[in-house]
Amino acid sequence: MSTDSPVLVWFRDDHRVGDNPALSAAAASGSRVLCFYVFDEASEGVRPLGGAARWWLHGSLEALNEALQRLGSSLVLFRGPATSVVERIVAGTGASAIYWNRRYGAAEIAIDRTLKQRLAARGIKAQSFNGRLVHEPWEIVNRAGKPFQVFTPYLRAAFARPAAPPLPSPERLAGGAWPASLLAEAVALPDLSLEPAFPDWAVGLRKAWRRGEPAARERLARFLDEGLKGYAERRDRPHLEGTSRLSPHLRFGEVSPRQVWHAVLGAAARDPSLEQDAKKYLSEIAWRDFTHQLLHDHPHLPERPHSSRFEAFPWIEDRQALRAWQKGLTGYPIVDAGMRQLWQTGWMHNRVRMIAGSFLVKHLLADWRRGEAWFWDTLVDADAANNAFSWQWIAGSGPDSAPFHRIFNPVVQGEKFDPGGDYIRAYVPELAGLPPAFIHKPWEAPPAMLRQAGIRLGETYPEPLVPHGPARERALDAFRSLRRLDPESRMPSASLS
Ligand SMILES: Cc1cc2nc3c(=O)[nH]c(=O)nc-3n(C[C@H](O)[C@H](O)[C@H](O)COP(=O)(O)OP(=O)(O)OC[C@H]3O[C@@H](n4cnc5c(N)ncnc54)[C@H](O)[C@@H]3O)c2cc1C
Repeated sequence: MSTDSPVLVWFRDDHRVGDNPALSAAAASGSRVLCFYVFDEASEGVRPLGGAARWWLHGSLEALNEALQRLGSSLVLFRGPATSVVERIVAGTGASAIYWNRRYGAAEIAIDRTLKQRLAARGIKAQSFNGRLVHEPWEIVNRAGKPFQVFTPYLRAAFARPAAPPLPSPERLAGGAWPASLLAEAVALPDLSLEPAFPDWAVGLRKAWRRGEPAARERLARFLDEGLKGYAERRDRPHLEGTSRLSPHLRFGEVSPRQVWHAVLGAAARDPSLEQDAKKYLSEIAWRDFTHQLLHDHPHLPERPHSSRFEAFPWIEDRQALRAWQKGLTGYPIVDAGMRQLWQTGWMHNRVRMIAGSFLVKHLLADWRRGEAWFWDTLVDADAANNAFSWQWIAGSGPDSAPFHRIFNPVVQGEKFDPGGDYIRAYVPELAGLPPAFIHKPWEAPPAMLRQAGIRLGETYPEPLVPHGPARERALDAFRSLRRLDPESRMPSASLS
């Protein structure tokens, strides 16, 4: 092997130059560093990205290329099944080593394992790192050395374990030319068609977000300055910017969870009054690690109920009701506001994700996989671990889930978390004229008030798709039917709500 062989960095969901262990290792090798990305919709088991995530990916790759160019390298894009594409790149460049950061889905692990074996057989070093989590799935275990299935003890163990400090960005990369034969195979970013053209449904997404590492850094800095104080209380208020909105940046690795972790710890060290808010925020980052651990240990999580008795759940297939939910036309203002926020911006507030998700699964008795698939397609932060875990949590079928009988009343939830109705006014403007006392239940408003607000129920805004009380009873009956099939399952007392 020639001594001036380059080393390769394969970027995958780690679109940053700061705290990127694979990139840092390549830079430290002293060799020329060639960086690439493979858009892979062809490998077996790899789930194609949804529309909103594809849109994000475009901007994310563009920003990564700019950052690498500033350091003296660049990002070359390829398309196809990763194993064969990467093997061709290694052979074509004559690289002596390849570095990447690890992924935790079964299909991705299988690709990486195959590649490592094949490259090792040819004497090429393939080295992987943790660039995606604070702690990897096998690092947080109970006293018996087994992974936790429940979050509370997991969190205790995670807080007790130091988080590695983030790495600085390399100051310079010795770039180099790619062989012409490989450049002929490379694709230009627009050729991946990640952004919509006709119709251009991304107008609202473009208004709401800036993609890429510099934007992620700015958002984190702003959150530390303006959002961390009061986070524990404000995080449940959907009309406030009370959360960090870092989720798509974390999803695409434009900021690392270790950078976030240490930045938050630092802020709390400088200002001890932030301690409780920082602890709450870090516990959310730990949730993300926990869901990745669960996906790693239970790879079927996005496809099958974790609790097998839910395989027999009598879900109802009602396409019209599903469509009404997707479009934000259920007649329940808090659900509709959330679904419209999602459609317009590619993001929905966590509290409202829980309310809208519960409504789909329990009020409409739709299979949680319908909701998971819609979120996968429409969220800019769509993430295999967080999304699947959260939907199974709502359905009651996942590990450490909410019990099925906990059925949110969408009116009570709306009144509790959006008492002034500001969130509804922002996303369901046809109800804007209603006062707080009725904005979450327009069907109870006196006719004169509705008239004055310009609302004709059933015309300008829908009547509730299903009434809450009977829908709740129907959901509990469906759950009881599972119990009859499986007498082992415990049904909680009917007085719970
Ligand atoms: C039905 C449903 C589907 C969801 N799908 C996704 C998804 O596809 N991708 C995704 O990133 N999150 C998902 N979540 C979790 C959560 O809603 C989002 O992470 C959060 O709203 C992102 O906003 P933020 O960055 O402002 O959060 P913050 O409150 O600022 O939290 C900081 C970070 O912690 C992590 N986090 C926060 N809450 C959770 C949680 N409950 N579970 C796991 N990690 C969490 C996220 O990475 C988030 O960016 C889902 C939740 C529900 C109820």
